[in-house]
Amino acid sequence: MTDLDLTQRQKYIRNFSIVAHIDHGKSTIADRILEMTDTVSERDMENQVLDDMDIERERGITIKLNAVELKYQAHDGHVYTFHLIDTPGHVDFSYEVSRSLAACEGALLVVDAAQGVQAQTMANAYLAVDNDLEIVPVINKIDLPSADVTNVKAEIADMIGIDADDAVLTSAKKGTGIAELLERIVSDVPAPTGDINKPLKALIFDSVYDSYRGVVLSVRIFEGQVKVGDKIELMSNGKQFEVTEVGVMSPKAVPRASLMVGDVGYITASIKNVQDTRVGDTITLADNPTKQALAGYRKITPMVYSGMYPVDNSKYEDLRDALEKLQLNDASLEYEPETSQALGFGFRVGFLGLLHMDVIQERLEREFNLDLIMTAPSVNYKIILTDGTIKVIDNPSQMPDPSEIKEIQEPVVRAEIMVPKDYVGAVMELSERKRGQFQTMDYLDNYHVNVIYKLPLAEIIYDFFDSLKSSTHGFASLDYNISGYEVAKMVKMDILLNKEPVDALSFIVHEDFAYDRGRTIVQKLKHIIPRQQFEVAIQAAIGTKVVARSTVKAYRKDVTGPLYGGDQTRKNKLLDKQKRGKKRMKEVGRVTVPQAAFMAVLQMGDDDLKK
Ligand SMILES: Nc1nc2c(ncn2[C@@H]2O[C@H](COP(=O)(O)OP(=O)(O)OP(=O)(O)O)[C@@H](O)[C@H]2O)c(=O)[nH]1
Repeated sequence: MTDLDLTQRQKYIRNFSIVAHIDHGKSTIADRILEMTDTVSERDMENQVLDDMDIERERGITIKLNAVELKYQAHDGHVYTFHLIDTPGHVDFSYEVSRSLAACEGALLVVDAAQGVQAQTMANAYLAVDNDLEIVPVINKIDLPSADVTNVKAEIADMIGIDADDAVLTSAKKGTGIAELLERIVSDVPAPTGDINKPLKALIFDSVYDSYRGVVLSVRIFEGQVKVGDKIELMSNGKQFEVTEVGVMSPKAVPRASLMVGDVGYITASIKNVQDTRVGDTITLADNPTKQALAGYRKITPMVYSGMYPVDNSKYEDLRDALEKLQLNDASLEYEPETSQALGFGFRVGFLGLLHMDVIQERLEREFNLDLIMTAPSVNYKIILTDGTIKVIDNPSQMPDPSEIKEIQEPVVRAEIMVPKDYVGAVMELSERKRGQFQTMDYLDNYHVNVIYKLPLAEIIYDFFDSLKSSTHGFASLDYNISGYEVAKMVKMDILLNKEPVDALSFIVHEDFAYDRGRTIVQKLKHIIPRQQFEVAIQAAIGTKVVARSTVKAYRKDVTGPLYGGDQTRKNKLLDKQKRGKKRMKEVGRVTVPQAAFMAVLQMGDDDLKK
């Protein structure tokens, strides 16, 4: 192709993402776009092609990124190539959202016509602005009786600061407005720029492991081109690989001779380890490298850690294999072996957040058929020792002796909580109670306020979100980012069963909450731990000081006891249920402890604390 042809080629490419608050209809809009561009025939159309994992589909959330190439014949007579890049819709994955936006020139900002602008609408809009994207506002679900388009337009203008007079109005459910949306993508999203004659510069915005081809990289080419046989280099770690295949997803993989500037597609290069291919990294050619990597790369680190143990100790190797397999597809998953006196051999696993943790746990249980005991999640703490060394711990059992500790620092987040103004008081009351420090408050319009607090991450992972929802009748939405570490008076709380500390039950808590949490957990455990042949004493202690105690009386409960008559089938059902429940019990010393006990510390809502 001549240079002129190439410029022409770029002129007809449109790279864009769809961003939205959770449930505002991003996936449904993506589906309609795919249908209208005949990328998938309706017959083949499984609901929501872009979310291709079962668990995602069940939970209706998008976890893995994906990109598809679509052809669209516009009203101007030209055929355009669209690359639709999917983004995850949850705060746990905000770095990945940002990297996939960096692969685009435009973003469709979808807002629910009934719910209006929410915290993640704003957070996503800001990410799009940070990446210099052209934003096309889309108001979806206009078919709902409670839709209020005029009001939502005003919210978009007032709260986000983009003109929404000509927002595209859609009902993705009914297919209304999608034709107009496609035209607006052509007219409003800029064509990619960049020079094909420059050395290769490509952004990795996703990577997945495929057992046949190795790691498949999703890339956006910003300069130059890449073809089979090229030797590529990953700029963050200098690793080199030979390209075995390039192509586009449409929506299945379609190999191409090369990928050129402006393209969004995939590269395989017999890469065995997804850890080498971090999202956000830049790819160049080994023998003709670009001088400067693309901006914005950072290694993502887990925020939340939990111990994972097989209920059946003989399944330890199976758990290791399963984690290894999952990690192939998920570079943000980290794990290392750990042992617990109570639970035996297991792993300390790092996650991006609680949702990520839930998803991994579910996949391990469902796809790998493992029964797991998980310990309560913990954040990591920086411990400054009296000799000046710094120790980072992600497990209460690593806490040094208090006499060696100079100070403890905990991760804090900048939380943006968006609420109708009537609920500002409730939000502040809750945030203060959770050790929050008020930062500022912005009126977004006459009705909505953005309240900004600095809050300890540890409090957020407990029950902050649930408490926020209940104290604002579901009207608040939350977005947060780690902002650093701050000194905090944390102590380690040990839980003892019959005088023996159970390492997997210990947790780190702020001094001010220690007594209340100690008392609450002891009460919870009393109800969770089943009666045994002998009495079980439960104690919560800080160091040698016992702060709460309780006892589970001896006596084994006969679950069939309360049943009248001789209905054997019903009896059997109950016994079966009890058997299944038992699978998740663990013998700790002589005491049988169910899984729920290890998570009890997480479920200490405010109501419990008031008791
Ligand atoms: N009434 C109505 N419902 C819609 C419309 N578009 C989507 N929905 C419904 O809204 C819910 C959420 O839609 P999704 O497309 O899964 O939303 P999403 O933004 O992709 O959600 P996440 O994947 O969780 O981020 C689903 O139950 C859809 O069927 C619409 O135009 N009208």
